[in-house]
Amino acid sequence: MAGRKVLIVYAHQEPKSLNGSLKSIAVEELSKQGCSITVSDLYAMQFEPRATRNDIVGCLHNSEEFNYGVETWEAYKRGSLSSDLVEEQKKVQEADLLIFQFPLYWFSMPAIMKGWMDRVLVQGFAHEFPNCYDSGLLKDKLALFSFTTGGSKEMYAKGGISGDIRYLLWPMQHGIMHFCGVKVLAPHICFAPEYVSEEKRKEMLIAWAQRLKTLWNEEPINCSPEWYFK
Ligand SMILES: Cc1cc2nc3c(=O)[nH]c(=O)nc-3n(C[C@H](O)[C@H](O)[C@H](O)COP(=O)(O)OP(=O)(O)OC[C@H]3O[C@@H](n4cnc5c(N)ncnc54)[C@H](O)[C@@H]3O)c2cc1C
Ligand SMILES: [Zn+2]
Repeated sequence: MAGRKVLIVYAHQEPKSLNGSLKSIAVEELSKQGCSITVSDLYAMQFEPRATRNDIVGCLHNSEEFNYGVETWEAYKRGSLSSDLVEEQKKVQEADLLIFQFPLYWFSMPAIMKGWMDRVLVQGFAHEFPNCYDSGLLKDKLALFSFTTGGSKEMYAKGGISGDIRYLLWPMQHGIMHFCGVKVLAPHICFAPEYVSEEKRKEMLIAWAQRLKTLWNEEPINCSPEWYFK
């Protein structure tokens, strides 16, 4: 929808990958709609995934015993988080929709993207007890997990060897996004792009472009245990 702001957090090393193509399609399609798009290309940015003392500029709140959660919370309040974090938080703050684009790594997101979650979604900025889940601090935003797999759709079916793909989404969609108050749109999953024909891959890309055309009409999922485990 024209005027909406979208942040794409993208984790793939290779622009020619299917993830690269999916990211480009999102940029193209959403731009056509008049949205403004920002891409955080994590590998290209050499995004630091480690949660360390370097994330706090200057003095620590307690220099006797380091506590990352407390120190980043305090640093957020006094405006002394490191500049790369402040930059990402600004992008999140401005966005109406966050799209996470990545290949599935060990039933989860690649470490560089997990590091983005660990470092950017600081207490005080994204959540602050009791402001979590439906009252999380990012509650006016939407998120969409768009990812590719090595395993096939059959493997990720409920009775399949890998189990229902929704089980893997519980930590990412519920544990991270919902915790921060973000409403979650249905995930977009391209199964096993390496093992299907060129034609099938083209179809996957067309399906993504098609979905994006009516994305703003979509209702968020009911992000509760039933959606994942029933
Ligand atoms: C450390 C690690 C852990 C992993 N863990 C898991 C796991 O737990 N579960 C699991 O299921 N998988 C796992 N995988 C596999 C991984 O998820 C897949 O390899 C990945 O999702 C494939 O996506 P890609 O974008 O890298 O594919 P690519 O190999 O980049 O893309 C597939 C093909 O699409 C082609 N392509 C790109 N753009 C287009 C286009 N526009 N039109 C047509 N074709 C195009 C590419 O050229 C390529 O030939 C893991 C992989 C690694 C490295
Ligand atoms: Zn939830």
